[in-house]
Formats: sequence, structure tokens, C-alpha cells
Amino acid sequence: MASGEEDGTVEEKETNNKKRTKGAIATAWLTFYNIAMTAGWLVLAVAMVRYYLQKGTHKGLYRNIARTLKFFQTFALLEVGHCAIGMYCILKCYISISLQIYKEISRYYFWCAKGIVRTSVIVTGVQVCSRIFMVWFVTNSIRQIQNEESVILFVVVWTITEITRYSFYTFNLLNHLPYFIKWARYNMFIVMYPLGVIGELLTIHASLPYVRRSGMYSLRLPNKYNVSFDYYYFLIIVMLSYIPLFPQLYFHMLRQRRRVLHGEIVVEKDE
Ligand SMILES: CCCCCCCCCCCCC[C@@H](O)CC(=O)SCCNC(=O)CCNC(=O)[C@H](O)C(C)(C)COP(=O)(O)OP(=O)(O)OC[C@H]1O[C@@H](n2cnc3c(N)ncnc32)[C@H](O)[C@@H]1OP(=O)(O)O
Repeated sequence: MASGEEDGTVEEKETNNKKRTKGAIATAWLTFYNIAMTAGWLVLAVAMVRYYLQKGTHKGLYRNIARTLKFFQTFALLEVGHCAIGMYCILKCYISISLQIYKEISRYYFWCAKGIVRTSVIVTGVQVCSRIFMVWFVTNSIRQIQNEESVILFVVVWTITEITRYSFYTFNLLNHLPYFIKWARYNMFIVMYPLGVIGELLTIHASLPYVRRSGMYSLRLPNKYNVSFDYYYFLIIVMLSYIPLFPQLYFHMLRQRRRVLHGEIVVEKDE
């Protein structure tokens, strides 16, 4: 069932509104990007299932999938760019207005109006950066923790979430969104988000003794820069920062859920 069929006119209005505001180049790029990301996370899922069926254990699984995971999770940095392009254009538009450069104004106004995605740079930035940090600076850097169950927990949870999320965006852009994908996108996170956070926090916690012993990524005094940095305490601060930051991401998703599934839709003024 296509989503546009079930909520009647309000949703149709939204779809039409979206069609008008997203440019052809942006739509083509996002479609390519979302298909590539869905495929990437699907490859990861298949690799994990195959590994587990063949070996009968999760030990060694992370090493087996590490390269693909690092590639696709790092590729997600582009999402911050998707949100930031709109902000860049708005800034350039203001500068052009203040300098009264009319040609520039119309060019940047055009791109602002066609903004790539309507998402907050901060929300996306926190989400993507925390994941990249987990992959590169925790799991990939500390071999001793790679066989922890908590690593498998967050990798499995991310994989399920991302297959759902990117296929949601793809079908949505193609205007053929099956209801169960929309439902899954805006319901699964209720359980998946806390599970992912538990996996991530347990993994950072497991890494602490190794970080303390090895002194990795730390800078002790005296040194020529005259600064000290202790990665062990930095990791503790990262763990604590989940307390204020995670609820904001979670409530953001709950708001998106209400908007998309329960019709709390903000129809733009020109409607
Ligand atoms: C350096 C040290 C760092 C230390 C950091 C400290 C840690 C802080 C705590 C962080 C905790 C994170 C934990 C996390 O990693 C755990 C997990 O992820 S577990 C798995 C469960 N996770 C989820 O379910 C993820 C949910 N989150 C997200 O989906 C995104 O990350 C989020 C940015 C929150 C999504 O929000 P968004 O606002 O984008 O929601 P929508 O999907 O509804 O999209 C809004 C509109 O934008 C359009 N859009 C967005 N992206 C695309 C795209 N790629 N292609 C096409 N369209 C896109 C979307 O269609 C919506 O459009 P419209 O409004 O027109 O409908």
C-alpha cells in the first residue's frame, strides 16, 4: 500500500509540496545515495548472517565485517553535508542581500528553496559523528574489545535500523512507499535506539581498562606543546555526554513519528 493512499488529502498535499520543493538533481543524487547505502548495509547483514551460520560464534565477526562497516558508516558523513548545503546557501543569500548582489541572491535563493533535506545539521551531526567515533576511535582502535557481545549488539542494531531507514528514504523519493517500511522506520527506533545506546556504552566501558593501561591517544606532560590529554577521561566524558544528548535525539524521533504516522503535519504557508 502506498502511503499517499491512506491518509487522504493532508498527506497528498505534503507529497505534492515535497515534489515542488526538491530539485531534480537533488532527488537523483539522494536516490543514488540511499540505494547505495541500503545496498551497503544489506551486504553487511548478509555477511554477518553467513559468518554466524558458518562459524557458529560471534567471535571474529567484527573483524570479518570491519572494512564494510567503516566504509558505509563513514560515507554517512555526507548526510551532514546534505543538511549543511541549505544552511550554506541561506548564509550566502544573506551576504548577497547585504551586498545587494541581485544575481547572486536569485542563485542562492533558488538553492535554498530546493534544499536537499529538511533535517537539522546538529541532530544529524551528533548522530553521525558519535557513530564514526564508535567505529574508528573505539572498536577499530582497541582490538581486545572487538569480540565483546556489546559490539555485536550495536552493529546488529545499526544494521537493521539503517536498512529500514535508507529503504524508507529511497521508496519515499520514488513515491512508492510501502506502509510497512514507513511503519518500521517510525516504530522500530523506540526499541532499537536504547538497545544501540546500551551496546555502545557497554563497548566504551569495556575499552576503559585497555585505554588506561596503554595510554593510547593520550598526551602526557612534559611535551613540546605543553598540553596534556587523557583519552581515558575523554571516554568517560563521552559516556556521560549520552545523558543530555541521547534524549534529544530520541525525542526528535518521537516528534517525527507523531508528524509522519499520526498526521501532525506542518503544511507550509503557501498551501
Ligand atoms: C566526538 C565524540 C562524539 C561524542 C558523541 C556523544 C554521544 C551522543 C549520544 C548519541 C547517541 C547516538 C546513539 C546511536 O548511535 C544509537 C543508534 O543509532 S541505535 C539504532 C537506532 N537508531 C535510530 O533509529 C536512528 C534514528 N535516528 C535517525 O534516523 C537520524 O539519525 C536522525 C538524524 C535522528 C533522523 O532524523 P531526521 O530529522 O532526518 O528524520 P527523518 O528521517 O524523518 O527525515 C526528515 C526529513 O529529511 C528527509 N531526509 C533525511 N535524510 C534523507 C535522505 N538521506 N534522503 C532523502 N530524504 C532524507 C526525510 O525524508 C524527511 O523529509 P520530509 O520532512 O520532507 O518528510
